[in-house]
Amino acid sequence: MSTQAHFIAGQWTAGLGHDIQSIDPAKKAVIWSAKSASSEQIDLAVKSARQAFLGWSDTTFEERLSIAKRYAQLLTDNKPALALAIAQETGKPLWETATEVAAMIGKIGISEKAYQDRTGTVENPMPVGKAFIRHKPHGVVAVFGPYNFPGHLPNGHIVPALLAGNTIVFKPSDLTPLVAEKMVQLWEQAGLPAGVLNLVQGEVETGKALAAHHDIDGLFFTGSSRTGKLLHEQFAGHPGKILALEMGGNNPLIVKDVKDIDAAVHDIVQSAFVTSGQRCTCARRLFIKNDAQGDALLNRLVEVTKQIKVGQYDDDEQPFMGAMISKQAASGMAKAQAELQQLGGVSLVELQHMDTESGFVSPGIIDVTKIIDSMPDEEHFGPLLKVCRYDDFDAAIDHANNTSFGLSAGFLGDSQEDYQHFFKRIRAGIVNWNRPITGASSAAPFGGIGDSGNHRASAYYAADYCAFPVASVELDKVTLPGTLSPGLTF
Ligand SMILES: NC(=O)C1=CN([C@@H]2O[C@H](COP(=O)(O)OP(=O)(O)OC[C@H]3O[C@@H](n4cnc5c(N)ncnc54)[C@H](O)[C@@H]3O)[C@@H](O)[C@H]2O)C=CC1
Ligand SMILES: O=C(O)CCC(=O)N[C@@H](CCC(=O)O)C(=O)O
Repeated sequence: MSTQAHFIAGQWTAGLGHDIQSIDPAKKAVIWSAKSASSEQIDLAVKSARQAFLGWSDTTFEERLSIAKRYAQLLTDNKPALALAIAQETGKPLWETATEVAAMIGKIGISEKAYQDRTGTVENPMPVGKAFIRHKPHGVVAVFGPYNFPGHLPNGHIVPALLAGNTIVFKPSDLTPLVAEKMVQLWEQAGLPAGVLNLVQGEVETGKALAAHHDIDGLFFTGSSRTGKLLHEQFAGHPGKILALEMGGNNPLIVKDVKDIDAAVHDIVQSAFVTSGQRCTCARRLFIKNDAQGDALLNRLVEVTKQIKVGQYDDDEQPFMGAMISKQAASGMAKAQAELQQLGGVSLVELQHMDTESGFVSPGIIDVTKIIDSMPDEEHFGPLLKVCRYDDFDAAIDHANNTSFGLSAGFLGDSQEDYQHFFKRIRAGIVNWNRPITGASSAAPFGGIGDSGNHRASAYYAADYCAFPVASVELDKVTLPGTLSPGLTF
């Protein structure tokens, strides 16, 4: 249990807002409770970040990096405890939360390289003097995190933002305050100066108050398109503030002419059901050719899906899927399935809310071929895969593109020509061939088009939105030019 839930100006402090708590969706137990930050505390957090900014941005990159490296070492030392906290708060199995912590550790080295590569200093000789390209931090930035990767995804904004010299006010998802608290404790132990990273906990109103604060220079957001769009509207008229939006998707996967059906089914399952379907990159719509091979593939997919093990995060024999984030999220998926059935979708494997007081759901597959033109273009953030049978490859690609989102997309098929055609036509920020569409690398840019993002890709390209470029022409003493402009006499 936590009462000192907020970290402001280097001090852990109790909230002055209302009661908030975090519930383990698998064991149905309250694992964290506190009071949210009041608007005065949010203001104090921004002020403390502002006060710390000059000192922090004056440090050298190497000084900032050495703190980040100590943090990476502390993540390594605390890996089992942090992996357990993520599992308790999200329901994700321990095998998966261990990979989340590993991704957090890997982020430091990758962000170091990305900082140098994308925002380092470039020096060019000129006939007189030298030209430089350098980068400066924005100032005070707010970081908003989602619940599905409560460590890795906010970490993916925080690490590059700190390395670039920004100071931060971090507002995690209200569903995962415990993980946020543990992360910030590790930064504190790593020796981050007071005020450089502040933590304010709370629900939507905390987010709204922080986003609306006049003295933030930017906001780095990972979460739903609905919230991202609200933030985008809120930032309208503030061209000077940097807004990076990493949002959801309605991601398509097309299968055509594969020899190894099991391998294709594996990539589909990994794309649709990992993390109980709670990844922004998860496949939501699967297009399968309307032929005998397509029938065989779909039958096998149904068979394998029915055998997917769903279970407790700490089961000795680890499940593939744990609980969803909350019982509300789980019942929301059952409701989404019922709505699709109502529209004419036919369940091939029915998603079940296994215990209505918990977040446990089994994976579902629904045939939406008959309603493909009329079903809503929505991200159903859970393990429900919509299948559409197609006769014509180009028509399948058109359907795949028929979404306002554009995050990830994949093609499973043995023909390189087909893949090249797919690649040319498909509109998404992540396009894979014969690989799952989840599990994107931190060493590549990560972002989407349309309602999936605002062209400020994260991961390797996060360095770009953490600093602004400064172009300089420099000469070490004032010198009269050799050739004067016409009409000037000296
Ligand atoms: N593109 C990407 O990199 C990723 C996107 N996501 C997306 O995130 C979503 C799931 O995460 P959630 O936590 O449900 O997202 P969410 O949008 O509900 O919440 C994200 C953050 O915004 C805050 N927030 C919510 N409403 C707000 C408002 N009106 N004003 C200010 N702040 C507000 C929340 O408290 C939280 O900290 C999915 O849509 C998923 O696709 C998740 C992971 C990666
Ligand atoms: O942000 C990074 O470092 C790389 C992107 C990443 O880790 N993507 C993961 C999780 C994204 C999500 O929450 O849905 C993935 O593609 O599986």
